[in-house]
Amino acid sequence: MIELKNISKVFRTDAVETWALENVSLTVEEGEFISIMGPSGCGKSTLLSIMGLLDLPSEGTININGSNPLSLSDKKLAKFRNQHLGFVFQSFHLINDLSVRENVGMPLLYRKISSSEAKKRIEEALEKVGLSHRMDHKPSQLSGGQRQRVAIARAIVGNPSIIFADEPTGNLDSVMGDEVMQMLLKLNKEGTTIVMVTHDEQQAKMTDRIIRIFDGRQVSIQAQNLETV
Ligand SMILES: Nc1ncnc2c1ncn2[C@@H]1O[C@H](COP(=O)(O)OP(=O)(O)OP(=O)(O)O)[C@@H](O)[C@H]1O
Repeated sequence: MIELKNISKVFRTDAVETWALENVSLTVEEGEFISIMGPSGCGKSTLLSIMGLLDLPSEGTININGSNPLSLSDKKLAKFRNQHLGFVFQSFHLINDLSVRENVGMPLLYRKISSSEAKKRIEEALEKVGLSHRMDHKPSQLSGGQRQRVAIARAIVGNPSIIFADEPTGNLDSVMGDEVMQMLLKLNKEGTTIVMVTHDEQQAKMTDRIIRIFDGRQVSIQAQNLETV
């Protein structure tokens, strides 16, 4: 479960102060799939980065899976993120010089597991995204949809309870985008909590709830199936 209370984020430079988020509070239950929507520059990526502990809020508190990660040292925070959270980005963020197998294994480098266990987990993750036959390819030898599936395998290899996806289909055509969306829905069905930023209303409608942001403020939480609320 993720609980954000009164989160604000201000970016300050010498000349300007930008309030990217103002007093946002929200709870994501275990097993939920939520989408975050809103116009360009409204604070979606900032909110996702703060929820995913990639950036710190200026004000407010965060509770994830019963812990207060903001109280941890940088080293412990990195470990917490590595063990609990997975990330998928619009531009894949794969390392071009490494093979698919090596890219997927990156999050395991920080775990104390044997190389045979790591190999098994990498192969299982790639099997889940249907890319077992591309393990020794380089990212440049894959299509955009396949690259994003590698990024999903990397996100799930450490068995995180929550996946944060920032416009995961933003760089893909509609067919590949649908494939990636189906994959995320499948992972969610298997129990992973997912928080996704998207500009795509159709995709957002497939998720449990839509959080709408405007100008750094949360303007609504829309449940998709009112009968279950
Ligand atoms: N590192 C930064 N320094 C200064 N301002 C920033 C920084 N990151 C974001 N901002 C500002 O914070 C606001 C929110 O940015 P954010 O990237 O979260 O928006 P977004 O909703 O994800 O936009 P988009 O849909 O275009 O990706 C914007 O006004 C942006 O210019």
